[in-house]
Amino acid sequence: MTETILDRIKAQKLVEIASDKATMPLNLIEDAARNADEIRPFAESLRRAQATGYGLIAEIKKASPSRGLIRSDFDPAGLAEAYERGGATCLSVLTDMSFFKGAKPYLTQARGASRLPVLRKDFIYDPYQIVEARSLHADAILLIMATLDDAQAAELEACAMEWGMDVLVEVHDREELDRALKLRSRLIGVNNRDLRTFETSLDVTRALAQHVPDECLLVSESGLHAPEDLRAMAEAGARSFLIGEALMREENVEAATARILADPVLA
Ligand SMILES: O=P(O)(O)OC[C@@H](O)[C@@H](O)c1c[nH]c2ccccc12
Repeated sequence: MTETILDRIKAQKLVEIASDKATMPLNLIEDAARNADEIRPFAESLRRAQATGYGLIAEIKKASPSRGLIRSDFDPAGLAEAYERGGATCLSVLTDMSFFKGAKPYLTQARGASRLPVLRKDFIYDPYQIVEARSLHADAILLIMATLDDAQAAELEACAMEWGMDVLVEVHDREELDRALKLRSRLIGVNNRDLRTFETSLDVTRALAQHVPDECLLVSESGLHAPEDLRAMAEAGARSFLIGEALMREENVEAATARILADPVLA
């Protein structure tokens, strides 16, 4: 079987986790997590936003494997402030260094510059990374079903919930959705991008939204570039969106965020 990008990411991540454990043992990370800032309500903030409109998770992403460098003028704190002023509901911050040019301090910098709840956007395989996320003051973490079996996902979800964090469970097809719905989290992200091939299609949300139970909060992620895209996702049943590149490419991130949320197409 040909090695996919996900295989390469996993191999690299496991090396990084082993190194992190050696330099910062779990007991120290747990101490830091216990003393971290109070958790901000990530899922609840999205639910509140959806009651009167739409939830927007605005992503702080410098680069990606599929698009290369996205934003050179990259200041996580400034971007967080701009997203908040523009009306974003929550933030997502890439902490993966090797493939997305993210960094763990970016999350803490972004969180310290706004009042918004923050998701640690990374490839999570080990409970250590979850405790580490809390030590960085993260309010939520991402579990990507394409990278985890059911037992791993359940163990990681339990750890995140033990630390009080919300869990965004990410799926790309019906099989992954059915597995995600066996977990406790009711926060489901449909990634329009296939992380193995980078192929991106809004039809992924169109196909899966109908199978997401009403008690879940559905987030449509990736490939959302114009209000018409959001309108299409809203018509498919999503009332929360995760946008990265389209906003990261904007000179004025605040204005771009405000423009998307105020667009009559979404009315
Ligand atoms: O830049 P976009 O096309 O707006 O996509 C944002 C976000 O959905 C994407 O960065 C993402 C979704 N799930 C992920 C998992 C890992 C890394 C990145 C992601």
